[in-house]
Amino acid sequence: MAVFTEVGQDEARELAQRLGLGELRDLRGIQGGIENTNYFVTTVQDGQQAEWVLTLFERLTAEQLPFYLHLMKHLAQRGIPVPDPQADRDGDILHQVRGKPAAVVNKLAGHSELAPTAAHCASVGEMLARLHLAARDFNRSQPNLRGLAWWNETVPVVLPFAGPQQADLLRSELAFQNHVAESSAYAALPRGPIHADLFRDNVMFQDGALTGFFDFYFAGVDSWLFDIGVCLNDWCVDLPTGAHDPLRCQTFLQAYQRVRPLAAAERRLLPAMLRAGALRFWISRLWDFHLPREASLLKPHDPAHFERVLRQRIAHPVHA
Ligand SMILES: Nc1ncnc2c1ncn2[C@@H]1O[C@H](COP(=O)(O)OP(=O)(O)OP(=O)(O)O)[C@@H](O)[C@H]1O
Ligand SMILES: N[C@@H](CCO)C(=O)O
Repeated sequence: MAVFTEVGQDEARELAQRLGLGELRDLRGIQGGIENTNYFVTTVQDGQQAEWVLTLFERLTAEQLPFYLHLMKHLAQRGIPVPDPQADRDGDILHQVRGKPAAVVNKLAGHSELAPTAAHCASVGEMLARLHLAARDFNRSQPNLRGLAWWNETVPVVLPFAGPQQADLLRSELAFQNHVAESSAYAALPRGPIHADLFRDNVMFQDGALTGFFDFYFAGVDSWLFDIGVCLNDWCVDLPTGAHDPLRCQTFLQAYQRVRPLAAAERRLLPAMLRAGALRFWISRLWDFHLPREASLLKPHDPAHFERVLRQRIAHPVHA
């Protein structure tokens, strides 16, 4: 389970008071997730119960975190449904718990939709476009830390664990992505803060309506098209085979484009960015699988899934 660091009732009570959230009623470790320690926290203030999520950041540093937390605050202030980091009396939204950087955000209502229909994909597409536009005037910048530079650094680390066919594909796809990144079409892609990990398990729905995007801890400045590619590869595929689902994909793209039509360079590079999205998660899953963190009891995600998605994207390019 994803509680790497135990938090006691007393520490949670003190934090809730410091943030003006009221009296602690309940503290429960959350099983899901593979990156951070997460707890659901219930507080009561003036007879009103409220639900929060306490996150202790296990890998991210106090230097990297302000970008994510302030981005969430920026989006929340612009009406994008995302968790809003809670400030203490000094206005700080990055806290410390058990010696780790920590944040408290409001708990989103609903549940993840793990078998999405075209209607769910349309809601995500529309909200993603609204998020991209709302983040345009965000005044902080941090690169996508799981972008091309990280792929170049990490492929050599995972290659010794790959079979010969996997190693060939990792090398050739990395070369292809480095080549794409030097093209004029790539330079023309509109960019800004992106979520970069907007999978089915990072979106909440209630009664069919989207209630929020969360888990912004892989966000960074990168092309909007890469964000679209990451989403399409998860929301609009047949999971067992990794095959593209045309109906869900077209519905997603139409909904996105009702808010922000794609530029010519984006149409041109959609097939390449779908491949980029698949490569990124294949590498990170190989890395998590073969180089797991000590004492973690969690089950890593299956790397072979994104190898299949990548092979599908190469064999059957998807056009907008
Ligand atoms: N703001 C929130 N509102 C409601 N539920 C949340 C919220 N944040 C986290 N959760 C719950 O906690 C679980 C784990 O959170 P999350 O996915 O952020 O884990 P993680 O380890 O940080 O990241 P990853 O998804 O990268 O493994 C989610 O699946 C969700 O059920
Ligand atoms: N979405 C990632 C997990 C890290 O957030 C994956 O499925 O590999």
